[in-house]
Amino acid sequence: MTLFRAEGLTVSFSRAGERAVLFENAALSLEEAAVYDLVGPSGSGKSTLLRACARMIERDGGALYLNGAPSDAVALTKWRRQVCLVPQKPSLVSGTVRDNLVLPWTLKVHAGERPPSDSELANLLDRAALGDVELGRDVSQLSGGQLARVALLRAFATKPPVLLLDEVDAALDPDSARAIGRLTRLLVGENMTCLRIRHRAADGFAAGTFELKDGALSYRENPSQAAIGGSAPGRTGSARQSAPVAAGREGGLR
Ligand SMILES: Nc1ncnc2c1ncn2[C@@H]1O[C@H](COP(=O)(O)OP(=O)(O)OP(=O)(O)O)[C@@H](O)[C@H]1O
Repeated sequence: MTLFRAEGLTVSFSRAGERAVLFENAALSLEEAAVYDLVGPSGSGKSTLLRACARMIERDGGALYLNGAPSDAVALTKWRRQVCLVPQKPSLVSGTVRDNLVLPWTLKVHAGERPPSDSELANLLDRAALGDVELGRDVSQLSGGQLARVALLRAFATKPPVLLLDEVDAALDPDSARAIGRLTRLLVGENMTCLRIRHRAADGFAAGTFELKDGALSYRENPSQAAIGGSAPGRTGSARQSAPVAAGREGGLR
């Protein structure tokens, strides 16, 4: 089932008094229970594409759909909560691991909702191979790889249908980066999909790869996915997928 769709997405910026089109007519479709990579040269617009999907910037044109419903029908705050963008640098607050994991529930957008219990949080940490990290531990005592996993878990705990990861493994050593990939694949189950920007070699956890280059977005299915050591609740094995669409007109920044 398609969870997220973008059609005819076009973004331009004003440069030296003129409009410069970064990408034009981009289309993508993300299936439930699948992880996708977004690659492309530096400056091609990958982060901007994620921000446009999360409605964090204005787009010149194009339509976004979540579960078939157009974005116009969804309030901005609700959309951003459902199409959740995790930036490269984990924006963790000072305090404990628990403080950080429940941070979203201190925000207005989650007002009235019950935050996850300690046992639910401990279970999440376990699944991220952070079982030895106590909820009461100060985040200043965590390694970069552990911080990145806590940031990812925090986003995952809010159960967004669409998770957009902007190079969350960029600053990590290869082992930690692989742990992030494995965790992402493990967590993205039913009613969820994930698009992640990566500059590293493919890690085998993605069902397909979008490439943004010269203003156009293309897509290729990946040959096979790496096995993960565990299963997400409700997941029935490998990602179900139909070929997502990707389209874009030729022509880069102009
Ligand atoms: N608000 C803005 N106003 C003008 N130009 C912008 C704005 N935001 C991004 N850009 C430009 O758009 C281009 C694409 O930026 P973006 O960060 O999306 O690229 P990227 O593919 O994610 O790059 P990288 O791989 O290096 O992170 C850059 O040239 C950037 O300077």
